[in-house]
Formats: sequence, structure tokens, C-alpha cells
Amino acid sequence: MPVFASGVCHSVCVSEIVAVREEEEEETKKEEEEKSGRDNGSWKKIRERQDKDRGLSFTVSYVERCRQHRWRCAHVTFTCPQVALCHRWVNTIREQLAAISSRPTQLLVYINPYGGKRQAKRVYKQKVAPLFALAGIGTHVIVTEYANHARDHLREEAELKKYDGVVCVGGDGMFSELVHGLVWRTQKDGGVDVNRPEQTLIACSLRIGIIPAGSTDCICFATVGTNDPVTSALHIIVGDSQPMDVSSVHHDDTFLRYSVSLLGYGFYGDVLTDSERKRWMGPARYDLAGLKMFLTHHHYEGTVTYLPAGAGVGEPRDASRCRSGASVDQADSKEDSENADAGWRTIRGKFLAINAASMSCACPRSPKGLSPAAHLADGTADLILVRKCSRVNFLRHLLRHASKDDQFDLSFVEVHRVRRFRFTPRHCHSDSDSDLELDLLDGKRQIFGQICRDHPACGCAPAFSSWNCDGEILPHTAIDVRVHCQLIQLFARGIEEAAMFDELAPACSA
Ligand SMILES: Nc1ncnc2c1ncn2[C@@H]1O[C@H](COP(=O)(O)OP(=O)(O)OP(=O)(O)O)[C@@H](O)[C@H]1O
Repeated sequence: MPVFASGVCHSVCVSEIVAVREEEEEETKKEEEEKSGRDNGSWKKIRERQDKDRGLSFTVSYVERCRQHRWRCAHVTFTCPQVALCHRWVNTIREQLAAISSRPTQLLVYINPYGGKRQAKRVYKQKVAPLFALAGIGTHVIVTEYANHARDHLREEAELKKYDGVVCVGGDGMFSELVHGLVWRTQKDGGVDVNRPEQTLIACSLRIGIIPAGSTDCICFATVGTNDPVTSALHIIVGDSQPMDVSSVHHDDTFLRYSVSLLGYGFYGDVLTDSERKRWMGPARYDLAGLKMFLTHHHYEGTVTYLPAGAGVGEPRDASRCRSGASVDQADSKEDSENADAGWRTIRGKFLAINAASMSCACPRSPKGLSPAAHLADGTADLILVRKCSRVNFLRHLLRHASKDDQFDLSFVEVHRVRRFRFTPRHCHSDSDSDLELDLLDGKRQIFGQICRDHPACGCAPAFSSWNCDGEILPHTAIDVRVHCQLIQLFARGIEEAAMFDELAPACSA
């Protein structure tokens, strides 16, 4: 519908209208609020005064694009010469909104009061709840009381049929809880044994929304393009859908975890392990652990086998970026090719880092991400192998994540787009118990041995790192990873092209 303001005309898609309301309703609400706030009779006068203006105007609330992928809820009020005309406008818009079946009407919301800067409750109450109310969305809100509360509630208790989606107010850890709860519940209801890596998983029907209130919020950034609670709430309200791949991680026939962003062994595993010991430091712990692990410069031996993605899904080093509506994201993952035994390739070596990125892993600190051309929903992950090299070279590789240079254009780095991969560390004595034991046979002192994380006194180099699975440490190093194409759906639309924002909202500087 066209919107006129200060002589300027611009149109708003019906799909991006948040709500429409007659001024009468708004005034009545205000009056009721006034009455309940101070019931001294003065509200009656306000009511009498405004009776004559009723039904002559209506307000449309709609999505307005701001800079850097932010959305705002803007309002425009129209006045009508006749009450009937006003009613017709309002009813017609309401009917059109009601016909959009992708919009949620009931949501189950989990708030982690301890995520990030502990602002999740305030963020929800002040910025999100009023928008849901405006859009007529009913909510059931649960403030979590312990870690994995949301996951367990989704697994066992939640009456999922009552809802059109589940929402977390928190960070990547909370999102992971929702993924684990929802995927597990869907497989259980469908009779799928999650411990068997060969099983094809059933896609979840409920969409997941993320209201960012954590410390990094990478998943939100990668799927919406910004970490802003209002923008996320609006994507939920308009009923956006962004499919997303999920990787299952198994050790033999035991399910370990699901991953949606980064599986990292070596550098990123060590950084997480070390940063967990420094939780008391807050977000600064990641920088310190990163510096320490860079100086420590451990490499790890092992064997990587992988099933290449094949044709039709692009290359990790092509110039394509995962953008809203990109056709590669709709690419059909051929499950049958995942099961083929032929085509597996093997690489043995000494690695500083082994990373599997199911998405670009872009975040405000690294806008390009670990694998800039990785796609959210093409059934593949980009497997990045950084072989043993000098510290200077490793630093060159790391710095390129924040520059325009190609981080893969280095002789010691290789990247493969894969559907599945396995890793077996060297010196892996048994299938289970000794995975995380250190191999001390080498015993050789390293230059920076005094800061060896596991044996500060002896300075030896550990033979095993651990896997960082979306910010959680896995209990095994020998793993089997399979990407499940479009297993979940988010209330998001991927990152919109910058032109959408530059052209449509040059004035909005919020
Ligand atoms: N009530 C709670 N008490 C303690 N821990 C909780 C509670 N609710 C959730 N958690 C756990 O807190 C962890 C961190 O939460 P969350 O992801 O929301 O914030 P964050 O770690 O600051 O952000 P990010 O993951 O983006 O860095 C999650 O792994 C989650 O399991």
C-alpha cells in the first residue's frame, strides 16, 4: 500500500505490515490505562472530548528498513472523511494480514536471564513484548532457571501443537538448547534413533526465533545480518522463514551433539577450552585465550576423511555469498549421494586447526566469517584444514579473516565443501575412554612450552585437542559428522542485499 508522508510517497508490502488499528481502539486503550492508573474521574472528561473524532483515522504499523540490516517499526496515521471508509480500510488490511498463513499467532518464548550482559528479561519486556502484543501474537513465556531448562522442557513437556514457533531470548547457547530440544523431540515423535549416524532425520515443523541477548549472537547475525532485538522481533512477526542445515556429530554409534555453525579442532577447540577456565573474566576471556593459544602454537596429528559435496552447490572459494533468497540455498541436497560409499577422500597430516563451517560464521568482529561463501541451507559444510606452519604464517591466515584477502589462498590452507566427514586423531588408542588423554611420548619442550595449557610445569605438547562444537566442548575427538539439509527453519530471511537498505531508508539512522 502507498504511504504518503511530507509529500513523499513510498509503498509498503502488505506482508511487511505489523498491525493496523483504528484510533478509537488506541484511544480507548489509553483511556483504560489512564483509568487504571489514576481512577479519580478525570478520564471521563478525556473520553467526552474525543468522542466526536472517533472512527476517523487509523494507524498502520509497518517494517521500515534502517542502516546495516536493521528494521524498525514505523507508524503512519491516515484520516478518513467518513467512519465507514475508515472501517473498510482497516477491515481490508486485517483480512489481508489474516490471509498470510506464515505469520505466527502463538509463540513459546524462553528467556535466559543469565545470558550476555544479563539484560534478556529487560530486552524482552521493553522491546519485544510490546511488538508481539501490537501484532496480536499470544505468548507463553518461560524464564529459564538452569542450564538446559529450555532443552529439557522442549524434549519432554512442551505442548508443541499449541504453538507456531519457539523463541529464545539469549545467545548462541540458548539457540543451541532450542535446536537440541526441538530436533530430539521431532525424531522421538517420528520414531528415529538419533544414535545411528546413518539415519535420515525428520525436519522440524516449528520455526525458531532468536532475540539476541547473548555475548556473541553469531547465529542471529548470520541469519538476519544484525544483532538487534527489534529487528529479530519484526522478522518473527512477519513470519519469515529461513531453512538451515544442522550437522549431527556422533562417536561410533553414540550421538554427541548437533552443530549449526562451527566445529573446530585444534586452535578453536583449545581457545574454547582455555576460555572456559577464565569465565570469571567475562567476554575478554576469548581474546586472552586466543592470544595464549596462538602463542602456544600446538599442532595435532590425525586423519580426515570426507565426502565431497559434488556439483551444484558452488565452491568454498567462489565469490557467492549467502544472501536472502539466494538460489543456491534452495539447492536440493541429494540424500542418496550422502549415503554413497564411493567418493570418500582421505587426508592425513599435522594440523593447527580443522574447522567445519556450516555457515559463514560471520559476526560483528569478523564480518566475512570463517568461510565467507558457506551457505546456510545447501546441505554442506566447508571443511577448512590449516596444516602445521610457522606462527607468522598462521597469523597471516588469521588476519585475513578481517581483511579483503582470501584466507584460503595460502599453501598450508585447504578448504573442501563436504556433506559428511570423519576425524580420527593419531594415537587414538581406543574407541572411547582415552580420547582426551594426553600423549606424552613426544615430551619435547616447545619454545612456548611454559604456557602449555595442560602441563604448565613440564611444557610438553598435548597429542589431542578437543572439538569446539558451537561453543561446547565435545567429550570425544574421534567423530563422524553428517550435514542434514534444511533440518530446521528460523524466523529469518537470510541477509538482505545492502541495496534494499540504501535505497529504501536513507533517512533512518537509528
Ligand atoms: N537460568 C539459567 N541459568 C544458568 N545457565 C543458563 C540458564 N539458562 C540458560 N543457561 C545456559 O547459559 C548458557 C549461555 O547462555 P546464552 O547463550 O544465552 O548467552 P551467552 O553465552 O552470553 O551468549 P553467546 O552464546 O552468544 O556467547 C547457555 O549454554 C545456556 O544453556
